[in-house]
Order: sequence, then C-alpha cells, then structure tokens
Amino acid sequence: MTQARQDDDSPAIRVQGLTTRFGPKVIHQDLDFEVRRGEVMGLVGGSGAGKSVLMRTIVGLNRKAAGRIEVLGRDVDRLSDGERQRLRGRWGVLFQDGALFSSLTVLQNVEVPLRAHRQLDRRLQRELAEIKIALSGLPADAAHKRPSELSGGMRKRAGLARALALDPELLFLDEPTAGLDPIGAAEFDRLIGDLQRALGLTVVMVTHDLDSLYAVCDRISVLIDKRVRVGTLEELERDPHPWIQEYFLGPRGRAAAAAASRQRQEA
Ligand SMILES: Nc1ncnc2c1ncn2[C@@H]1O[C@H](COP(=O)(O)OP(=O)(O)OP(=O)(O)O)[C@@H](O)[C@H]1O
Repeated sequence: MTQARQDDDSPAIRVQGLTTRFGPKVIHQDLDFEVRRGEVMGLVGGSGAGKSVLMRTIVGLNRKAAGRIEVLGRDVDRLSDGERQRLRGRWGVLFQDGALFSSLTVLQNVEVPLRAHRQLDRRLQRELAEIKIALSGLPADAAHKRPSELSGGMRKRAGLARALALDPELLFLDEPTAGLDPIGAAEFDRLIGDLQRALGLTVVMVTHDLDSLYAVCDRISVLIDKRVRVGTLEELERDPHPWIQEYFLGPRGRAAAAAASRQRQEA
C-alpha cells in the first residue's frame, strides 16, 4: 500500500492506549480516541477532565507518558523534524483565548503561519491572509486592528482566520464559543458548520456548549474516568453513566435538544 493510500484510508486521528500525567497526577489512562475524516467531533467532559490536555497532546504541545498517536495517517513519534513540520502545516488550532500576538495586527497574526510554513512573496502572503480573514466573517477593516481593539467574538474569528491560514485538513477548536453571548455563539457555530462543509474539514471541538454540540457535531466524545466514551447524541443519551445522563438529559441538555429540533423544523 502506498503512503498516499494509507493516508486516505486512515482516520484523521487515531489515539491508542494514551496515558498522560503531570507528576503523580494521571489525566488520561489507556485512552483510545478516533476521529473519522470529514466529521465534526465534539469533546466534552467535566471541568479538569482533560479535554484541553488531550487536544494539546495530539498536536504535540504536551508530552505523553504512553500510547500511540496517529494524525492523518502518520505516527507522530516516527517523523523526522521536516515531516513533523509538514504535518503541523496540515492542521490548524484555535486556542481558547485566541492566542493572538497582541503587538501584531490581525493581518500580521494570520501571516505568521504563512511565513513559517510557506515561501511566498509578500503580496501573495498578504492576499492569502486577507482571504482567510474574510472567510472568517471579519470586516476588511479588522485586518489592521490589534487584538485589543476587537470584541471577544471578533478575536475568535481572527484566531480562526489564523488557524485556517495554511488550508488545513484538520481543525482543532478549544471552546470556540466560550465567552460569547448566545447570538454570537450561534453565529460562530454556523460559521464552523459552513466552513467544515465548504472546505471538507475534519473538526475536533472541545466545548461546554450544549447548543454547539446539537448544532454542528456529528459525534461526541465524553471524557470520563480518564477515558473516552464516544457516540452520536442519540447513542450517548442511552448511556447510563450518571454524568452523561445529567449532562445530556438534565434541564440544560433538554433545552438544547428542544432548540435544535425547533431549528430543524424551521429550516
Ligand atoms: N501544565 C500543566 N501542569 C500541571 N497540571 C496541568 C497542566 N495542564 C493541565 N493540568 C491539569 O490537568 C487536568 C486537566 O486539565 P484540562 O485543561 O485538560 O481540563 P479540561 O477538561 O479542559 O477542563 P476545563 O473544562 O475546565 O477547561 C487539570 O487537573 C489541570 O489542572
């Protein structure tokens, strides 16, 4: 089987037997996690369950104690420096706070990954950055503002533009709607859904936002007891684990399900 074919057939992410810890504190224990190509996978769990750490471990920002991680068909432990750099160019990450450089304008922030991974002349680099800024739903004049001059929602969009800079196949979003008002959050969910379909992205989305889960996720992984339970919303609603029952079938879960059903009927 050729490398290209292996790439095509493999899941976007395959994590097997993952253990992570900080000192004596074990965060994940023998955890398996798989994301199919082209799906939107929600990642939920109680506060401190290890959602962000899982995402950061997959993208190589956190060291694992044991286990195997494959991203886009490549075992991340078996890459040369050059291959690792190329693989990193195939995913984009939107961190919780946007993680923008405060001293740079939005345009300059979006140009950072282009400068690091592509050798383009300045004009093309700028044009590509402008396209990503427009794609993220920001007005053109936002390009020349610094992050501190933007609203929270606009900063998220700027972070998204930067995550999309290299035309990634895989997009990681860490609590993309946290801190947004409900209307802003719903708009952001729609944007993620539209981009996912238009660009054929695979998306992994850490979230506490039940509305987002109902609006955009194909499947959901729940981090419980240091491992993952995965399923569609319907499948998880049948899982008897008390945390899952409370989360999906408690008052907020039922309200989100009702809102999603109303939206489907209106569409
Ligand atoms: N760099 C670190 N050093 C030590 N402990 C850490 C570090 N990063 C995370 N942790 C711990 O790992 C655990 C999981 O953290 P993580 O941020 O993944 O939780 P989470 O599920 O994303 O929570 P939340 O929903 O509150 O953001 C927490 O107990 C946290 O304190």
